[in-house]
Amino acid sequence: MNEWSAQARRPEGETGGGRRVNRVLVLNSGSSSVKYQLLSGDEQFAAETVRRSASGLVERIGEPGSPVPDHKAALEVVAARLDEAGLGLDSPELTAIGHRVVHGGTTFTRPTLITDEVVGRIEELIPLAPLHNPANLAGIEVVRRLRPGLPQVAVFDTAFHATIPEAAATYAIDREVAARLGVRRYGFHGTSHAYVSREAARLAGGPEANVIVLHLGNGASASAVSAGRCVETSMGMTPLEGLVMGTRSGDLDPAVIFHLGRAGGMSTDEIDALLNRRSGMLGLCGDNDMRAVTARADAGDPDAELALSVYCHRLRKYVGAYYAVLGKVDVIAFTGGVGENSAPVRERALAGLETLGIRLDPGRNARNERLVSADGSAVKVAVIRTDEEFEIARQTLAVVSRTNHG
Ligand SMILES: Nc1ncnc2c1ncn2[C@@H]1O[C@H](COP(=O)(O)OP(=O)(O)O)[C@@H](O)[C@H]1O
Ligand SMILES: CC(=O)OP(=O)(O)O
Ligand SMILES: [Mg+2]
Repeated sequence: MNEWSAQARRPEGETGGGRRVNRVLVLNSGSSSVKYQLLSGDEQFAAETVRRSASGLVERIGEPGSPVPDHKAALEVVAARLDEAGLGLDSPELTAIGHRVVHGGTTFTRPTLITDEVVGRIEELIPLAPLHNPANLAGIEVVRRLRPGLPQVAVFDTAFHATIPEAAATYAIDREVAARLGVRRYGFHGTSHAYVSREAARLAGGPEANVIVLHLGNGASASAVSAGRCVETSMGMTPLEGLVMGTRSGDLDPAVIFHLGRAGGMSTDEIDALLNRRSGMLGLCGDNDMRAVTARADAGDPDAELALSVYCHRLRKYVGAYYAVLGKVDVIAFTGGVGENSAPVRERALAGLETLGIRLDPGRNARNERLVSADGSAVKVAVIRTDEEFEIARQTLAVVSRTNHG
């Protein structure tokens, strides 16, 4: 991912028909990494014609021994790399920057042009996403300094889930406390769930399709989507709830936290670090890379086998729950590094669901084909590569075009 594509240095002016090329730089700042991609296309940004000129990744931000101390430094590395390729932030051909912003709270339910006021609101949401929102803000500030006046758009992870009904978004706790502190379910990975559910609906059911999306990367989340609207998702107030993840526990009895404090003498910050950084697959078996976990389980390692069975059991439980939420399911879509590549995870997660009309074709599944369900399976099962960068660029351009023409 660090390499420039062959197109990196090729100058681009106009498309064939003499129409203007739109060029959008996407910045996806995570808690310890920054991914970037430069995409260009026509006014519609049609998926078939979009070109990716440069992409890369700066990792291990702030880790001991890393040459990149913080997000500001990481973004300066990104800016320098783009300059070197002749695609710098000062390029007049750059139309806009699209930022992934993790937490939009209840304030932001659509992609939003960034202004001073918007920056202030994203700052106010830091307590709900202390690892993510400051990283996203650092990206916005660096661009403002290097290229003042260039339109910047925030695309929120939470936005796609804003349609979730109150019954699914509300935690059953004291309503006054919840309202005062913003305690409710927001959901994350929304850009991926939006893109993948749309692609899945094209494979089965059309625009009215009922879709279950399983986004399985380092972080992992499920969503239930009906006719393009999200109706339920597994992450909650923060990205800790729900599925078992690389280093996060997902669901647990909240009383475990009191017990860790009272009987284990752990502080709130220590419990936070345990559940977010040293749990999930890492906590269960010492490895958070699914390739390593499945290889060890195949070789008979009991810790890896238990980790894999906990991971797949949780997935199956969510598939069943979302089946009930939707009433009828047209397609289940697997995405993210694990969902796109791990045939054993898909197989184990869906095993035993034949009576619900969910049947895999073992050969297609082993080959990671786009459609991995058996012929005649009532519910289709798809493997869809997520494309958050494309989706962020598309939404960014739509906001900028609206602003210019409206
Ligand atoms: N061939 C593969 N088989 C199983 N797991 C894989 C494979 N390739 C990647 N993965 C897993 O995908 C996960 C990372 O997913 P990704 O979507 O890239 O993460 P992120 O959340 O950082 O974007 C890792 O656990 C990795 O082991
Ligand atoms: C919000 C979230 O969990 O993101 P990631 O999977 O990138 O950590
Ligand atoms: Mg990801």
